[in-house]
Amino acid sequence: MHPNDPRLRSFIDVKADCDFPIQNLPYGVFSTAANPSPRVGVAIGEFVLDLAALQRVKLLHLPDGVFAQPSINAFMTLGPKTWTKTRDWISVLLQHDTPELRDNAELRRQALIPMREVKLHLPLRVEGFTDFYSSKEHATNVGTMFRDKSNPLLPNWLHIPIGYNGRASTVVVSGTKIHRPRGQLKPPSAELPSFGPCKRLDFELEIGVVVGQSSPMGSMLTEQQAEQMIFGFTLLNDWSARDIQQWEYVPLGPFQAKAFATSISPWIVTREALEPFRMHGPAQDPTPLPYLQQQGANNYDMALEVALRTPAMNAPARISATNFKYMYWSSVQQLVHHASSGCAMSVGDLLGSGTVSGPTKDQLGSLLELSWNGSEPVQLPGGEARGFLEDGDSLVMRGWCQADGYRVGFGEVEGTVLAAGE
Ligand SMILES: O=C(O)/C=C/C(=O)CC(=O)CC(=O)O
Ligand SMILES: [Ca+2]
Ligand SMILES: [Mg+2]
Repeated sequence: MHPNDPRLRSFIDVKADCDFPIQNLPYGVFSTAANPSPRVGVAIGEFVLDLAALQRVKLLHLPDGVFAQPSINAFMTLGPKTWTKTRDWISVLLQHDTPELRDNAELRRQALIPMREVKLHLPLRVEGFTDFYSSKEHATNVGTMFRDKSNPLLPNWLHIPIGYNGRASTVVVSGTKIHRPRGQLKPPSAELPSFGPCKRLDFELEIGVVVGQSSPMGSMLTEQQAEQMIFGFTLLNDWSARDIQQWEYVPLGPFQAKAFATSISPWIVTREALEPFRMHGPAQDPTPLPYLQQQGANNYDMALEVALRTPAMNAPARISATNFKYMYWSSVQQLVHHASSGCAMSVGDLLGSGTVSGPTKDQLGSLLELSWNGSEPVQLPGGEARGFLEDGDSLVMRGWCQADGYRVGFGEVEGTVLAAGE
């Protein structure tokens, strides 16, 4: 059976609302108290399957040590045919009627580790981070607030997947605490700028694309080549300092406002696992230039949620629920455009989709939009409200594709805000 077949069952119990059924098999990097060396694993139900351990006993036929590494980069370098083959092997090993692992208690003890016993690390070595701006709703909302409400979308937006080169150095894994950034601030009322802690700290709900193959400098990509280079997807929070941004961004775009932290989920869901959830995105009018035209259904039906917990709350409360399907420019178009000047792409490049906002008020992917630049604070259970994030606030994003009876999900990306200099 194909690893995406809905009929597949594992000998490991997986609840219907768990993100990690046998049809998913996302990659991550983990360590344990008993073995503190970070290594590559896949999530299955409430367990992590240690791929380095499986390779040691020759159950995976790949170059030695490819999973005994603190990142998935070496594995990604092997290319899409190997990704497919490896996913097939892992799927077969975990199926309910495959005895090798199921009936080998010693191997199960070594290779199947309860999720609560592992520490999850940044899953890839991020070579470059680029952030796009591909939700028409988001671009329209920010244009309305920051520029001209009668003409919010800038004239290039419908022709180019707009982006900026971000910082790979500050991409961190879920659970990493986020220092409130400091920077130059100049509220409209002030005559001169001052330097200090950001007062308008925000999140941005995004999907990250993990590039798993390189492309040479000076070459362009076709739609098919770009697609084959995509290894997988991750949840991504592009933390943003709105006050720093508003003062610094003209004319070169965000710089320090988005350089201090970007959080991603510990699990990379493969492009292959998302195949069943592909769909066409919104119609593109005007028709893009020929190099950006796409035939494929390159969007995904993927539910996304954001929850916020202040220090006074016991549990996070949902503040937004949207879907990745609304994105105007697809990840494939973003990658084609990225290479179009002759820019070389590298194994381990991370591309942020851009903030995912949908058409209605409860589908917005940033507090800037949800609170309309702080003017309509978001009400929280217990009577608190937030225009922007305060110290001690914790932000949680989740995402999954729903199938009949199971879901293919990402787990979560969480980050808690520390006071500046803390
Ligand atoms: O419209 C603007 O001036 C700024 C927009 C952003 O802050 C968004 C950005 O980082 C790209 C995105 O996430 O869509
Ligand atoms: Ca962003
Ligand atoms: Mg960022």
